[in-house]
Amino acid sequence: MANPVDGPLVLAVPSKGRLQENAAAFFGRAGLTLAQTSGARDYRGRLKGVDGVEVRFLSASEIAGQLASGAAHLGITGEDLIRETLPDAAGQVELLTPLGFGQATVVVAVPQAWIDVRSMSDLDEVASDMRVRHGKRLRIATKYVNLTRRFFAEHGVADYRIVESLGATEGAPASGSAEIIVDITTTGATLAANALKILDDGVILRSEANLVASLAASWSETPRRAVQAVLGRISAEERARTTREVRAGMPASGEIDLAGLAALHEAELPYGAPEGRGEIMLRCPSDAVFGLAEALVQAGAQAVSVRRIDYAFAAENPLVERLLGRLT
Ligand SMILES: Nc1ncnc2c1ncn2[C@@H]1O[C@H](COP(=O)(O)OP(=O)(O)OP(=O)(O)O)[C@@H](O)[C@H]1O
Ligand SMILES: O=P(O)(O)OC[C@H]1O[C@H](OP(=O)(O)OP(=O)(O)O)[C@H](O)[C@@H]1O
Ligand SMILES: [Mg+2]
Repeated sequence: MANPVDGPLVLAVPSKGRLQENAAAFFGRAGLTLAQTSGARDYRGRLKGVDGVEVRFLSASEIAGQLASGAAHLGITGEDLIRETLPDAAGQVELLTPLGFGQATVVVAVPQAWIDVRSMSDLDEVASDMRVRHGKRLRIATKYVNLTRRFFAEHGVADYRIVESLGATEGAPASGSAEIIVDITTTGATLAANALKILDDGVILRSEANLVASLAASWSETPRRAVQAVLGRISAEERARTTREVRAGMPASGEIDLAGLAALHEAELPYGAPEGRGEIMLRCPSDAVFGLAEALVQAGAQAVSVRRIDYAFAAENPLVERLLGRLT
């Protein structure tokens, strides 16, 4: 294949709404400062300190589309929008890592007044009944057309039709434009306010914002180099946030199986495994700190100190390896 024309890594970032602030903060923590290149309406930018990156500020739903088409290499958007927009998400993108924000659950919700309808099979009976008795199909208001079709097919419910709804979906049953809905919920407040309830087996997807890479994009030399810098900083921040460094002064004499002790406490020896005498440095998950410190004292440590770190860079980067592995 002819050598693809090289160009920048295109990074798509939410331009507005609830994901925008969290996404900017996420990159900021990783030392990746988003800078808009010109007027606020320009919706383009760059990453300070990382060459070869073009930032595009888009809506969360447009980001899913650009990752599917390959117009963007990397992006942040909700898993709900990825799975709704991409018929074969697994073959079109790599969900690199969930980001801990933008949580929302895609659910099937019916009127609370439907007291006997608690499950998808109950709903199937209502749907069949409506068709047989009234010659009408159950109407579902939703913006998640594909997610709805897949979920209802999995549950063998066919007697329905979809009424596309791009906002205020929860109001559809009360306004008579649909009987039930499929929509996202976070606190449940909007469902309750509209006298709707979630079916017991009506959770379609528990979604949160994800860092997503496109498999359809042209991963030529510059994007490959830039993505390693970007993912390197993201991993360094994540590793530092979730671990603590443990320093211990071991006695000059005595034998200690440091590697064995580290393994027992999910710890690693990032700066090498000295023979176990004098100062040693381990890194462990933040919730393993006390067990490790007590084990080191048991093994003869005179003093043990624990500290947080800002960034923990490493030669290997599982995110990069996973992505590059998908691209070959
Ligand atoms: N309570 C919520 N309501 C809506 N979106 C939520 C909620 N909680 C988290 N999200 C996430 O945010 C995404 C939508 O965010 P937002 O509405 O800011 O984007 P958007 O640009 O408006 O996208 P769209 O135009 O499709 O609504 C959702 O798809 C979901 O991933
Ligand atoms: O479970 P809750 O906490 O009540 O949140 C869920 C509601 O919030 C969102 O609406 P929003 O007002 O954000 O409009 P949008 O659909 O355009 O995002 C979403 O579409 C739901 O209607
Ligand atoms: Mg929205």
